[in-house]
Amino acid sequence: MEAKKLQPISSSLHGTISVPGDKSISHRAVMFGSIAGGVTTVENFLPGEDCLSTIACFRKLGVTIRQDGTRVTVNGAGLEGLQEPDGILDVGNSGTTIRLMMGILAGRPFHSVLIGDHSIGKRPMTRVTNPLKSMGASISGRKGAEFTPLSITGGNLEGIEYKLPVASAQVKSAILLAGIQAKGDTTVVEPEKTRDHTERMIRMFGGEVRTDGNAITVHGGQTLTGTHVNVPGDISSAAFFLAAGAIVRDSRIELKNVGLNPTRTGIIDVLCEMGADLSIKEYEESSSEPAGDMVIQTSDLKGTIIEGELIPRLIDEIPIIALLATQAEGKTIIKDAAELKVKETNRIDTVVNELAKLGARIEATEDGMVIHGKTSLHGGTVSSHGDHRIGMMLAVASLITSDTTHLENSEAVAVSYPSFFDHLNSLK
Ligand SMILES: O=C(O)C1=C[C@@H](OP(=O)(O)O)[C@@H](O)[C@H](O)C1
Ligand SMILES: C=C(OP(=O)(O)O)C(=O)O
Repeated sequence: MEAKKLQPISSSLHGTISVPGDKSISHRAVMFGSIAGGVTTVENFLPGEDCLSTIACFRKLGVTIRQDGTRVTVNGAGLEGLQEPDGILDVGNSGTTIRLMMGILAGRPFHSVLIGDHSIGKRPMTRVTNPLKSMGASISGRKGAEFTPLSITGGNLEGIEYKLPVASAQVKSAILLAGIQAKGDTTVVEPEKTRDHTERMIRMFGGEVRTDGNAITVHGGQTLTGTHVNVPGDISSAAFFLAAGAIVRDSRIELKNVGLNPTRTGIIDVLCEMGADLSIKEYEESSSEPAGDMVIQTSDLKGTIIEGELIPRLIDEIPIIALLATQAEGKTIIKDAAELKVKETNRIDTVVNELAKLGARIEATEDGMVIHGKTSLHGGTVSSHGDHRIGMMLAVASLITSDTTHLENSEAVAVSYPSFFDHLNSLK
């Protein structure tokens, strides 16, 4: 595909956006709906490529799922009703799909094979396959089940107590999904708190989960019941417009119905720390996931340090935070973020290399990056490298470059935000 030609903005950004449904919650709504008994209805589902991969995989496991844009109806099969697929389960570009599905399949007494795209083929899987094997699942794959294709036969699991070596909601969720099918209790201990959508969803579907500090426990043999899930907007998608509003001069952008789960709001903390003009009105809590409206207006920004427990609360927002930092006075340091190396791309390298092509003063470190601001960016030819979040970050960058930017592989944005360019153009 030809590179997308992006012109710098001549004025300011104004308008209102309802960002699409949260990707993490949309995946889980389909998965929990599939393994629950009865019907689950999902409203404001994200029809992005990743979540469509989840639907396709569960259909192959024998679940009847109707999807009509943002409305999804799942006729739950119950855990016992899932069937051995007669073809390969293809997760596309989605790490969440493959890792959480492994947890579900670990408890099912049949054989499945999972593959994904080129990027998935490079992402580490022993972080999931090792604990699932120790619970009793039989799993093999390339390089000792580190890489796809993965093959799994599950059943007869024993509960475990497992200390996560990395702060990963996907690994935690996979173990909890296996745990609800195992004999006895399963406890996962996190080094730092990660997004808790799985825990909230177990409760929403009538299951039980106990949390004690960073330890999360489920008991085996649980049955779940279908429910209605109203998916809030994705704060990770909103982040691109929060950044655009903050750095494009004289702008004001309103964002409606954005998810405000505290395990996801690190971006808000960072924007406030950097001096952004951001106001938030949280809705009176009506569902299990908090949400609200936001208004961002342009302001002067200053550099900051991002590290420690903050990292899992904004892990997917680091590419756009790096762009914000190029427009902030002084130095921004991002550390403790080595996990970025194993996302859709090595996000330390892709962020640093692509932003440097536009004139940013940015250096990679072992576990993050250092950005020196404030820098005027120029145009150039850049690439998403097939990574949706890099593509959207570069599109936002192109608004403030001095001349034209050509963005290669711009179509990658459809993984999490198919209407991204329409929404961006509606603000100009
Ligand atoms: O559980 C989830 O829905 C996700 C967890 C995070 O990954 P890790 O668990 O690998 O940190 C995040 O980067 C990903 O976009 C979605
Ligand atoms: C890392 C991401 O997703 P996943 O791990 O599901 O591919 C992301 O959306 O930025």
